[in-house]
Amino acid sequence: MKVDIISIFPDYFAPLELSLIGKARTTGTLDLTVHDLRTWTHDVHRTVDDSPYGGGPGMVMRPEPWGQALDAVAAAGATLVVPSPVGKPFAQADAHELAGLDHLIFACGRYEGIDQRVIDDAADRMPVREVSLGDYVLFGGEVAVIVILEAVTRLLPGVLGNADSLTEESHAAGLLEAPVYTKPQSWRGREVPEVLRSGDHGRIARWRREQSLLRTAARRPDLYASYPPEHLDKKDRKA
Ligand SMILES: COC(=O)c1ccnc(N)c1
Repeated sequence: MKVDIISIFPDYFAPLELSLIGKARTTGTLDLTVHDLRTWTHDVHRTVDDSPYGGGPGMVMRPEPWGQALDAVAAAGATLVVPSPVGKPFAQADAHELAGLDHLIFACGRYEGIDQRVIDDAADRMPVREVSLGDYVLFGGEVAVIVILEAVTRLLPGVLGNADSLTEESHAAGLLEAPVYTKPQSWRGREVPEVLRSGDHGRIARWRREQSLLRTAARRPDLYASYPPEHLDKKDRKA
């Protein structure tokens, strides 16, 4: 997968040299390039923002640098992803969709946002996805890009050592995963549930599923309500 990130703070992405994303870049699974938006400014102050038409607080990112940056970076088959508070809520299903694409371009907005014409102009040439991580506002899109890139990259073939991790984890099947335990068996007077030490894999699987359903019903009734009823055993159904 080819990924281009355009930002006025390219150094924000130093963490993407680390851990499994760093390894994915080394192995060539992820071809990541970070671009400084100011590359496409031509004034002595390398200006990227200006005051908003219609008045109001703060500054808006100018269209010209963005237009030239996207002209330079976009290729056929690219999808533009713009993290934004006004975007569509990002969920695991979106991570899977993005993981299936060949080329992602991330535009990191700052200030009060990017001039709307940049989005509209790009949408004439490529798919554009404005994506929100939740109902809150950040200083800029950079940290959201790191979050989205983690969620996407870990789904790419070969990135996670054990692909089985992807099937049992939270949200993989629309539920929260069961609690996990490791050694020691007893810790500060707290024991690992006996079932997990039983060696009875069928019983362990049933226990984990029950815990997953209980946890989902308690913490995410929205997910539980939309969980396909045919996947629930009779005893799992709410009264
Ligand atoms: C500037 O970007 C944001 O503030 C942002 C991006 C993605 N999700 C959000 N909830 C906010």
